[in-house]
Amino acid sequence: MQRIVIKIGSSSLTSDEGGLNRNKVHFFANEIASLAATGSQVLLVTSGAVAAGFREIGYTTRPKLLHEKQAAAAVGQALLMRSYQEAFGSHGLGAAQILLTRADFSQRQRIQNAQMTIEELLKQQIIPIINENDTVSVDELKFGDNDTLSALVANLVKASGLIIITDTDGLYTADPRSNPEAKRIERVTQIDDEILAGAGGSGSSVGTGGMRSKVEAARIAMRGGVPAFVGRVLEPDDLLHAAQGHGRGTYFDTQLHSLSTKKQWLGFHSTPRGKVVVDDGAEHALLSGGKSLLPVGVKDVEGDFHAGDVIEVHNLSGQLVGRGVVNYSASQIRDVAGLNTDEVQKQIEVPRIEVIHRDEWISLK
Ligand SMILES: Nc1ncnc2c1ncn2[C@@H]1O[C@H](COP(=O)(O)OP(=O)(O)O)[C@@H](O)[C@H]1O
Ligand SMILES: N[C@@H](CCC(=O)OP(=O)(O)O)C(=O)O
Repeated sequence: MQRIVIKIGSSSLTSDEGGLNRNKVHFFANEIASLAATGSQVLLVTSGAVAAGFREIGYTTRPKLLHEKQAAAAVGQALLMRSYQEAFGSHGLGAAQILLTRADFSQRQRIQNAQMTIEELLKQQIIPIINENDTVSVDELKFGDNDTLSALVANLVKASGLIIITDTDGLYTADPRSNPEAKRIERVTQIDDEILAGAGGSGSSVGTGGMRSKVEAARIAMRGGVPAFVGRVLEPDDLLHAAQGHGRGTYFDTQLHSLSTKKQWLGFHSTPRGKVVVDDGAEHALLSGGKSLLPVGVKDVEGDFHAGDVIEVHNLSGQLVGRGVVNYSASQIRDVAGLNTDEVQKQIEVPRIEVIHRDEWISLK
């Protein structure tokens, strides 16, 4: 059975002047009901609370200050849910509200509870409708846009696909609103610097992340073994077509398998306490050889971390290679960086010779 996470952005549900477009909510509910009727389990990540609520409060444009956005979201989230429940109800489908924060993902018990709730809702054929819990999110820790949230949810529930619905028919080589020469990209197998450089900010005054955050989200999903689609759902059956592989947008393929909860935590929710820089050989061993990181490949150490902390690994060009749980303190690595295993063992005593063991490692390049 397919399990699909669908993300709908503010610009698809509301207008620049704010307020929820109920016709659009009904349209998406129809599309999702058709997809559910094919036997797919569907989870919905929806934005639109701030955009739906700000006019009700009396703000003339989308607020910029955090507490104003939070107030607008508190009003708008209720309107959003009422509209979805009514729309899904007309298809005989239940809908449930789940509000999450970034901090929830980093605490194992909280996210396990969310996961169990979602599983039970799906078992009962109720559509989980997920948004960021804007009331309690602090600025530095906000997902901000829901693209990232949708990718993290897709990884969490080990979805078979992530569909990010937006107001353009996919990723272009540059922002199509400002660059008429921009070409649409049908399929992406690897997100490189060129693709990221062309993906710009939001084109509307209600959307937040723009194409850049969608590409970043696709990267998180791909890393978690979930293929993604970014594109338009405007006409009836567009969503079905997107799920079937011939939608109006860009597909992001992945060959990777789904990630264990431990590796998801390590890669996307842990807080790195420092970093080491490694040479080309060590980078290759970590990325392609499925090997552990040994002291001999370490060129530099930054920060003051302890054994058991999570650290980042960078290459000689300064790019992030991945993250892992370190078996040495920062000062121990400084003492043995560049030494081979025999020399290390003569110099210090550590329970494990690997700086980072492959079981405690995730590649992020
Ligand atoms: N390379 C690109 N390809 C396509 N769209 C792009 C690109 N760069 C920037 N954009 C802009 O990103 C917008 C979609 O993001 P956003 O406004 O945040 O929508 P949403 O509310 O659906 O999240 C598009 O309307 C487009 O103007
Ligand atoms: N949690 C916020 C999401 C913010 C937002 O606008 O996101 P998006 O439209 O996905 O770029 C809301 O519901 O308004």
